[in-house]
Amino acid sequence: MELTVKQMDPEEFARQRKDVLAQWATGKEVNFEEAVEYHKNLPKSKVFAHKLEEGKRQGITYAQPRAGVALLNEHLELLRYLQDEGGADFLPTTIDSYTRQNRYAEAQAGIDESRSVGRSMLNGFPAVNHGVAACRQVVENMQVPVQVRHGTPDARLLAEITLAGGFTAYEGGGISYNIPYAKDVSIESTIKYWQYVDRLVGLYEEKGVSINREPFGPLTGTLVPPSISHAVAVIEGVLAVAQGVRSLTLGYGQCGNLLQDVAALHTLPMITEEYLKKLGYTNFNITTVFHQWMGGFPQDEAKAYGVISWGAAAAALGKATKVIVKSPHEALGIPTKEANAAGIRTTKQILSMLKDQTLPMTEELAFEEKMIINETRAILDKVLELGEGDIAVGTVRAFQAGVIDVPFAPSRFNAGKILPARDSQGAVRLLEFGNLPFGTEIKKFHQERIAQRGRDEGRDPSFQMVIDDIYAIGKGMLVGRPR
Ligand SMILES: CC[C@H]1O[C@@H](n2cnc3c(N)ncnc32)[C@H](O)[C@@H]1O
Repeated sequence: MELTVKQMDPEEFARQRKDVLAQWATGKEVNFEEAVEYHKNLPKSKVFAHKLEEGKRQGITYAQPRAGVALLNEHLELLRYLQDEGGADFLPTTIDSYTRQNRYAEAQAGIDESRSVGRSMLNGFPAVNHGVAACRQVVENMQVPVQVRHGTPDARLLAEITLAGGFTAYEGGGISYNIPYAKDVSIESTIKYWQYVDRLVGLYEEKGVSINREPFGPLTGTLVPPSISHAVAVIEGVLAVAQGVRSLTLGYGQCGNLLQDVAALHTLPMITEEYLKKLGYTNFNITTVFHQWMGGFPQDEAKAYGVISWGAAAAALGKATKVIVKSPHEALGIPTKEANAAGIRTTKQILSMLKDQTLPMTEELAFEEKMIINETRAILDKVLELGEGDIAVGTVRAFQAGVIDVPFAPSRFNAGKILPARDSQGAVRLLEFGNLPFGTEIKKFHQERIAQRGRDEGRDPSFQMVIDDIYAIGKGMLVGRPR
């Protein structure tokens, strides 16, 4: 099928669906009409979109962890612990890496090995192998809504099974689950795979079943400038709404400077709504998600709690609808349920202490917001120009031209010409602009801020600053100052 933003026609969807459901034996368990009825019988308290919109109305910031293990009973025990002992407002089911690469035979081997050694030998829940009934056990055993979290370039079968299995939210997108997660998968192919996922959600929506979609905001999670992650978020939001998605949660990964992070949270829903309306879409509900620091963490647990708390504070002051929580084991690997729950409790302590506080709109905050809006518009307008109005076509061409360029991405389809570095206050700026479509005013602003850091540190701006910034938080700092 040719690449276009337009809604997929039913014949194309049906053709693909036959192939998708045949990719693994559990595909046979999916019956769309029966799944719609199952969803309609879920209590509202388990419907992700409903609780998110409630939170947006009340100005609540919710807390959600990541979590997933190989076997169903252990996964239920883990999620119940995070709900009851951690106080999670939303639960995840984080999917394992084999499933993310459609390697279901190896996921099965991981299940078998986990059963024989008595502990999880996968880094997530292999939902495709476990199938629809097992997914329904997850949904039925929890009180709060549950979301599928993963990193899957071709997430079509995973969506069919987990949505039929009662999950009411699905993370990812054709750019955000390709560029940071794959080396050699074309952007055109993953945009098309995710148009299938979003069309499936659209079909549920047409039957009155609301499924929340959350593009993966942080991308590589390493010094990604807000305008670049916002541009990707807007594009994936438009691609989703074009296929019939209604409940849209746009994401952003914490950078660490409070003004910049709050400005990013304020501008994300604004710029998304601006472009959805500009492109003629009207029927959508936007919420936001803030990811606590996605880069390297301190090994020391007390310092890790400091990073977690700082992320919670930024989420609260930026009025995010949801914050994705880290654990004090982040530097070590998959957290124990106790550590994961502790990260949630730390976060919720901060959220509740800050819920009645707002960061005043100062000149600096307004300036940061203006910068993010101007940069993001510059990228998106160039994408639409390259695509002659079609944002899907424009996105592929924008990556080819380096108009969208994600720092430190493994994908060979990403230009990788830009270089971010912090300024002296820790805000993420650009040292190298690559082919980003920024005018001289924007470039001068970035260059001046980084030059000022150079003067403060008595060194010329260089790649060394980038390296120092990448390790800084793990070493207990924000700005990677020279020793
Ligand atoms: C996007 C990367 C983030 O997801 C986290 N993560 C990945 N798999 C799991 C998992 N199975 N349980 C808990 N956290 C997880 C990881 O620690 C990192 O913070």
